[in-house]
Amino acid sequence: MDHFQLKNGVLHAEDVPLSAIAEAVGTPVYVYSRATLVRHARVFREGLSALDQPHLAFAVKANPNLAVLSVLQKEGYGADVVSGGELTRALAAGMAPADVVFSGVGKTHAELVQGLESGIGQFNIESEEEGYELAAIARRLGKTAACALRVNPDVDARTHEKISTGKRENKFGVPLDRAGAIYAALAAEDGLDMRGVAVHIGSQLGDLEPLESAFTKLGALIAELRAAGLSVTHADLGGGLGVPYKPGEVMPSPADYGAMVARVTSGWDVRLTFEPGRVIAGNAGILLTRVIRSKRSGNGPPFVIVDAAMNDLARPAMYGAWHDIEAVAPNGNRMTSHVVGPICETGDTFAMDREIDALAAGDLAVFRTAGAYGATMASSYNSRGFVPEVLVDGDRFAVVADRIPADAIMDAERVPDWL
Ligand SMILES: Cc1ncc(COP(=O)(O)O)c(C=O)c1O
Ligand SMILES: N[C@@H](CCCC[NH3+])C(=O)O
Repeated sequence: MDHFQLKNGVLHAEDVPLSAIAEAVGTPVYVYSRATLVRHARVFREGLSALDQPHLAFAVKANPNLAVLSVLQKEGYGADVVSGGELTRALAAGMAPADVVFSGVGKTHAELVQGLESGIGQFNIESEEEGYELAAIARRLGKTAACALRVNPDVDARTHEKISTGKRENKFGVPLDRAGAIYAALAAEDGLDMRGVAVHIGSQLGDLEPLESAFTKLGALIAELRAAGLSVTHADLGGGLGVPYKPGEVMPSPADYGAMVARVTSGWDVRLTFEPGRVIAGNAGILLTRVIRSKRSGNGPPFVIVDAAMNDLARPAMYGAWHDIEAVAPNGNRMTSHVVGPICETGDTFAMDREIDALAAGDLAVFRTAGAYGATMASSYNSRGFVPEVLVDGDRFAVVADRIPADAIMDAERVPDWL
């Protein structure tokens, strides 16, 4: 069920009219639905119900807002983090250190120390070099680091090239054909508890077949490691499940995904970890914006200039991504428009030649499916501030991240007195 729906002609988030949020908080503003986050968290878990005690680790990168993490923590989710900052957030949101997995191809020395000192559940090691560095730190601190080795299965995830992570030429993981030797070498290191393997082939996957192929390769690796006398008790299958961005777009359901996982991993005898991000948060959020004005240039459709821009929602400029655009108070008319932000780049374009609800200066509109990789990818380009975030729960809402105005960002800058 969609918790962003028209009621009495006005688009609501749950029971709150988006116009009331715009009035109270201003625009642009990200708006999340708690009910949707909870529903997605449960649907994903139910999809895996055939598995024994799966470990669910929300990919914090998708939406690191503390209130969002707190909703998921209450649903029993841990966290997949890729930086010290994300680790700090996961713990601040109440996630148990043991439920945190630390992924990432370039964990710094300080981040490895932070992970060890926090007592996180698992490091996903992405190179032999990282493994030796972690082992040395663990020995120095008198700790043991539980680790999985992330492998690169050389599978084409059939998604956007910039978010594809499982091809041989991508920077992630260790090559499958070297994984056995690296695992054995790291298992011999004091300070490391090599307990499993991990794989993540990319994001916004619309097809289960590449995932199945990667998991099948991982299963073969587990058998190879065990045959060599090595212990494997855990496997991390990453995230990546795609979500619909356009009406009518069909994506594999968590149930389909879970059935495939159950079939492929049958007999593995490991505890499985999952790192869903987008599938939980993507359709739980929108970016609410107001039309500044429309202009015409030439004979083409009008440019509808909104107050949100590529610095607030980077996905269209970065990946050519589609976000549905709807009026908050549609008047029934439709028009073909270009929808753009105010930034001084042609790339600051949300839609070209798209038929959308008719929008005039002052009207409110939303970009859908902005709950994942939205606010978190914002920048202050063009000296624009950071957009606030609001969480809705039934008929109430709270600002869960303040707007950071451009002058507050400027306050962190200094002109040296020798200038
Ligand atoms: C290691 C890892 N785990 C999990 C995710 C989450 O992916 P998604 O949001 O597609 O579920 C990502 C991002 O692609 C990732 O790099
Ligand atoms: N930022 C990407 C997803 C990256 C996934 C990172 N592991 C997007 O918006 O689609």
